[in-house]
Amino acid sequence: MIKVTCAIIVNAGGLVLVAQRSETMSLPLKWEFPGGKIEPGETAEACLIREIKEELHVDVEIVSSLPPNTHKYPNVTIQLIPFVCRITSAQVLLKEHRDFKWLPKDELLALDWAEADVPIVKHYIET
Ligand SMILES: Nc1nc2c([nH]c(=O)n2[C@H]2C[C@H](O)[C@@H](COP(=O)(O)OP(=O)(O)OP(=O)(O)O)O2)c(=O)[nH]1
Repeated sequence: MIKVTCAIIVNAGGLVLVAQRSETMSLPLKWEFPGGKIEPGETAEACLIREIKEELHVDVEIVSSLPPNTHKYPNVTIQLIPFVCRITSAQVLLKEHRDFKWLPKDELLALDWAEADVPIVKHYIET
């Protein structure tokens, strides 16, 4: 099983950053919370900070964690570990993703999510 962290980044206005995977990534064009695979010897928190810097060129501060979701894709099983974060630098610069949006909570579920994210989105909306 592959452990993957992801960030539910919330701005000062309460909007949530969502990112669309590119055509060349696995799960092409699906929406997700940015993040990535935990490297050997790395904590989930350190992985998250590193991945967000690599993918979006921004710094985040972890606010809280949500329950992980384990999901079986046909070729791989992942454990997706979500953290709610605050953004501490201004400008998002996409390094890997095709697109991103800041959305209010009540518009999140309408996106075409990576399957592993759906329970996490639902849980976040309820909190
Ligand atoms: N970062 C991230 N990955 C997710 C989410 N939901 C979800 O199913 N995934 C999957 C996609 C990938 O299989 C894996 C994360 O790997 P990654 O973000 O490092 O992506 P990657 O392009 O390196 O993955 P891969 O093509 O090498 O399989 O978890 C999510 O919300 N955020």
